[in-house]
Amino acid sequence: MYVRSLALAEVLEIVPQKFEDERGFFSETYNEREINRIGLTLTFVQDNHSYSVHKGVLRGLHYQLPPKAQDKLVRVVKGAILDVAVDIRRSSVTFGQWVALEVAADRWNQIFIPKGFAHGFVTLTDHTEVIYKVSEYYSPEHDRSIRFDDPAIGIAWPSSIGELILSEKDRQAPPLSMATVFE
Ligand SMILES: Cc1cn([C@H]2C[C@H](O)[C@@H](COP(=O)(O)OP(=O)(O)O[C@H]3O[C@H](C)C(=O)[C@H](O)[C@H]3O)O2)c(=O)[nH]c1=O
Repeated sequence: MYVRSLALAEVLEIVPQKFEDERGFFSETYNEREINRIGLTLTFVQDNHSYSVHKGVLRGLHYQLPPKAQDKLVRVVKGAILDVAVDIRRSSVTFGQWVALEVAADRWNQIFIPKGFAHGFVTLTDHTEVIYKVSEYYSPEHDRSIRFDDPAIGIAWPSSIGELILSEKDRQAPPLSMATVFE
């Protein structure tokens, strides 16, 4: 398993080993012992699967507040996304900063996003399927959003995407300055 920190060091790219032969491939896409070996102590309790019909579907920026804050381990089994994490820990020296990673089926890579970060992605292909583990159950009462295009964050979403497809919830999300964040 290959692991590297991204520009915000708590956010990791993880690439599991893939064993290919004439039949196809086998890969351990999650192994708790391997995750513990890189210093992460996590208990994932829920798997999520989101399917987006078209390129340009943007989901985010989302997070859950404590005590239901979620660590996320995200991978793509069909197509590709540009995945984004934003540091929303007020006490952090990188508060309000963002990092992005292309996560794609043909890269077999994953992104780990710890509690304290808002998460979002935009699909780069039609019929994109995203699978991700979360370390806390879904809690609508603790679910929060931040505007994907908040100029105070300044995420460089790819301009080549064309028209974006968002949920009404995401269209109405507040800017970071109005959001309840982590201390
Ligand atoms: C997240 C979630 C949603 N739902 C229900 C609630 C809604 O009726 C429906 C769609 O939810 P939503 O529009 O919030 O789905 P996304 O926009 O894909 O939200 C996700 O997108 C970003 C990228 C994330 O990181 C989060 O995991 C999550 O917020 O599924 C559940 O039943 N359980 C869940 O864990």
